[in-house]
Amino acid sequence: MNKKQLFEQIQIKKSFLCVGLDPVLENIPPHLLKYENPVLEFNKQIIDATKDLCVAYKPNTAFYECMGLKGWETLIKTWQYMPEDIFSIADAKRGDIGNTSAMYADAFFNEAKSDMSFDSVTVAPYMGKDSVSPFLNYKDKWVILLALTSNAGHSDFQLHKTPEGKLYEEVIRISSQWADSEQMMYVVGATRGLEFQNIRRLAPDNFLLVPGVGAQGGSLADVCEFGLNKECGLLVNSSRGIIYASKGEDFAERAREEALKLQQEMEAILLAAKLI
Ligand SMILES: O=C(O)c1cc(=O)[nH]c(=O)n1[C@@H]1O[C@H](COP(=O)(O)O)[C@@H](O)[C@H]1O
Repeated sequence: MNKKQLFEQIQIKKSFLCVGLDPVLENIPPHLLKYENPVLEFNKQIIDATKDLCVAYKPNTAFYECMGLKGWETLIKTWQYMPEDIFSIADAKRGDIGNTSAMYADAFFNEAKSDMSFDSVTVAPYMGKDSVSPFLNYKDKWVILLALTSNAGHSDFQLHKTPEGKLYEEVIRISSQWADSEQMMYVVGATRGLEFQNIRRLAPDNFLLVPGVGAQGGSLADVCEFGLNKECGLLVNSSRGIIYASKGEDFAERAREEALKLQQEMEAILLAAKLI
């Protein structure tokens, strides 16, 4: 999916919500345990309940990799179940020397080899341009580069002062020479509200993937105050806040209710900004 199509979906659905599919077997409602693959059934019911309210799904691959062979199969089948008009994010946080990154890119983008073709993959910038470039060789596929993360440890490196500014600012400045806003997004945590003004100065046109609302306590209003741009420019993710709204038989309905609350807030924000 390209940038124009992504913005069109945002306008059609009046939403820039990304639902995070981070299932943990211990948290799956007990009534699903009778299925051959309870995690896949859980994901399918969450997708069915939320697909008209969100524009993206983001499975974090850790939640699948930890289940071995079965987990990888579940990830593939979850990707296959996602509607075509929804932006898919493999949250894998990859990046390595060039020839290895090329294999990672195949793993998430090359359906002929790996049975998956996500729209995008999250990538760590630490190893530099040749570790990121292999992901950019695929047309209409996106790199979502870690810039300013939502966790407490973000300050260990990302805020370090360099002669040119903070390290995360350098990440954005330098990497924006590797690809334009048609292929490069940045991860910025919802818990970093005050920094959004600064980030928009460095990356006015890029979409930002913003995790951290819901369970991590980030505020949608704070993110949007400076984060919105003329094509919305935001994909705001919530995982646990939606998928674990209930652990009972009503989990899908309750997930829908939580997604709807965020969608309605987003609709009001898009209207106020005259983007719909
Ligand atoms: O890249 C990410 O998605 C990510 C970056 C970041 O800075 N913070 C962050 O929470 N995430 C991911 O976003 C999701 C957040 O999940 P919840 O806190 O349950 O909504 C998890 O899959 C995290 O791994």
